[in-house]
Amino acid sequence: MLKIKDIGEFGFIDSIKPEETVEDLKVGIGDDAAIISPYGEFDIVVTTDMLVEGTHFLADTDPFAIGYRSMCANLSDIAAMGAIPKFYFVSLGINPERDFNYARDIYKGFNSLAEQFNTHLAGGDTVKSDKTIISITLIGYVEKSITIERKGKIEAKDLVISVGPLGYSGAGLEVIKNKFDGFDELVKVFLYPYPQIIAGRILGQSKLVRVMMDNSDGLASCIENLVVKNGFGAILFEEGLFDERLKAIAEFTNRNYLDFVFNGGEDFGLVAVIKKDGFLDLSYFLEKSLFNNSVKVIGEITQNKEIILKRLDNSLLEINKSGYVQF
Ligand SMILES: Nc1ncnc2c1ncn2[C@@H]1O[C@H](COP(=O)(O)OP(=O)(O)OP(=O)(O)O)[C@@H](O)[C@H]1O
Ligand SMILES: Cc1ncc(C[n+]2csc(CCOP(=O)(O)O)c2C)c(N)n1
Ligand SMILES: [Mg+2]
Repeated sequence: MLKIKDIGEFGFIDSIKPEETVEDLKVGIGDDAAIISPYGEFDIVVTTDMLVEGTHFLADTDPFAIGYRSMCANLSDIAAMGAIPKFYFVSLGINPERDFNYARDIYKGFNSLAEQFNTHLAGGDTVKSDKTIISITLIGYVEKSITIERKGKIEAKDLVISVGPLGYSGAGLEVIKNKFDGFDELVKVFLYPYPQIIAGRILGQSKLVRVMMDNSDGLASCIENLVVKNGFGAILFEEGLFDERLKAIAEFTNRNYLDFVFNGGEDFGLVAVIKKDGFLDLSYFLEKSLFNNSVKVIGEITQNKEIILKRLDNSLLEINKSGYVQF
């Protein structure tokens, strides 16, 4: 018997992907969100993400944070398309024995983040479930002239950039699980991540972005999708990835800090391959426009398909490309 885990998450998605193109579906399965292209000036961007107790959050996580990070997971996919979020639908699986305040606080969490981006609840579904399950569908708009995909033409010497933290969420989860003291910045990214909607809009309008995605599955998956699948390789600079706090948590938990960066995921930042010419001005504008969010050049595109990490001591290390593995 062939089990689902034998083909893996992405093998499964490939197996259900329709072959034929459909009218008005500009971008279908395979990207952060789908783009539906009706008449008029704007495309409609649709994304859906499900979060499950035990898989995405611990049973004792504050319900407000559960709602907040569920909303972020969805907003982040809209950000990756350079789009403006607008309406959301929530399907909730909930145990009827739960305190009413628990469910209410999940919705307060949704709304607290959604309202910062003018995004409104427009419907959903409720079912009985032992474990809490949250599925959000988020709909946004984007100008027809802005279509940012994972698949696209990139060139040697293009830059690989990252917006937002890298590896903090995975390390933050370790802080919570191991009850380490301090490291509030890491825990904050796990519980209350920030969706890069503003950066997505600026990058989208800049016309410098060749391909982009969010880093919900970690940097390795971004590099695989944006670089390798587009026929190139990259040299990544450890200088842009290194972080003392990650290193400390890695030491406490007997791991390499790069494991959080490459395979951690759920930081909900953006990773893009971008044209070199004009990037300096853009990065200045981005830094000025984004509150407390770092924009970093983390690598450069190369002709051969290898992914090489240039370590702090200038030695070179080949990176494998797994990303966060669900099953
Ligand atoms: N069960 C499914 N049925 C149909 N399409 C799916 C299914 N699961 C995923 N997809 C599609 O496959 C593509 C990749 O999905 P995936 O969940 O890996 O990306 P994502 O939502 O950007 O990442 P993340 O879930 O980590 O935020 C998307 O186009 C998504 O709509
Ligand atoms: C309790 C607990 N254990 C592990 C993790 C880490 N985690 C779960 S799914 C995922 C990738 C994105 O998933 P998806 O593709 O479904 O969006 C990551 C990094 C967590 N958040 N909570
Ligand atoms: Mg998904």
